[in-house]
Amino acid sequence: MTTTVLDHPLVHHKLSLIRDRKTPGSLFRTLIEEVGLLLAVEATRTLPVEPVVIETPLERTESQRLRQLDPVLVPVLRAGLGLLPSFLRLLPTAKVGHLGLYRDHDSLVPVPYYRNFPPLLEARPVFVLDPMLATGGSASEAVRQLKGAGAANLTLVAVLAAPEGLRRLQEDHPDLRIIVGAVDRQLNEKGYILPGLGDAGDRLFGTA
Ligand SMILES: O=P(O)(O)OC[C@H]1O[C@H](OP(=O)(O)OP(=O)(O)O)[C@H](O)[C@@H]1O
Ligand SMILES: O=c1cc[nH]c(=O)[nH]1
Ligand SMILES: [Mg+2]
Repeated sequence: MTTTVLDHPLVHHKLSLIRDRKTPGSLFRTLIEEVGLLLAVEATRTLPVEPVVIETPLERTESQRLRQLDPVLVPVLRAGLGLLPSFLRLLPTAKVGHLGLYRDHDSLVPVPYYRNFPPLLEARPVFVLDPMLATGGSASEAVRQLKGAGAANLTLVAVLAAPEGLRRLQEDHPDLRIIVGAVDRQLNEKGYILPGLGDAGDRLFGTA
């Protein structure tokens, strides 16, 4: 498993605002989208390109363009929706799959409740979007379902990860590529990331 942690002044700055309990929901959403853009730049670094000959206003030249087929973006509902606009901004022709999972409050086991994946998963790079990687149960289940549907080239994108979640994914999916904004200290007894940012879904959608 390869894990890339974005170590960038803009990520540190924006995370300091995202983590702040006083940051209102509207700004929280904007900041998640901004960190999402920085994550998207790193996550798309390995997309395959092909040569193309074009004519500038001055001369013919060889350039590069993304090779077809378009990638697939899979936000894990709900909180993964917070990263979707950033990825669609940079990959406007991407296909979008949806996967609904919620973490049972007591067992912390992910409960699936919705799934809709686009076709040809086996031929496309697939980006799983979820701001929070805590125990790793939800990400592991998302990757398991996508592999079962044929996906072979999978990248998980998260804003914050706990060491416990990274270890779980290393065991369950050693072939997974992971891009994260930061790795925090640990989980608390309720499975929340410390120092963390609280409940990402609730802060994005005003449900707490
Ligand atoms: O690594 P884990 O221990 O599985 O925890 C992480 C999951 O928890 C959150 O979702 P939540 O269950 O709160 O659902 P929500 O996005 O609808 O709020 C988060 O968005 C992840 O999907
Ligand atoms: O800290 C956490 C852990 C899981 N889900 C969240 O939204 N936050
Ligand atoms: Mg939540």
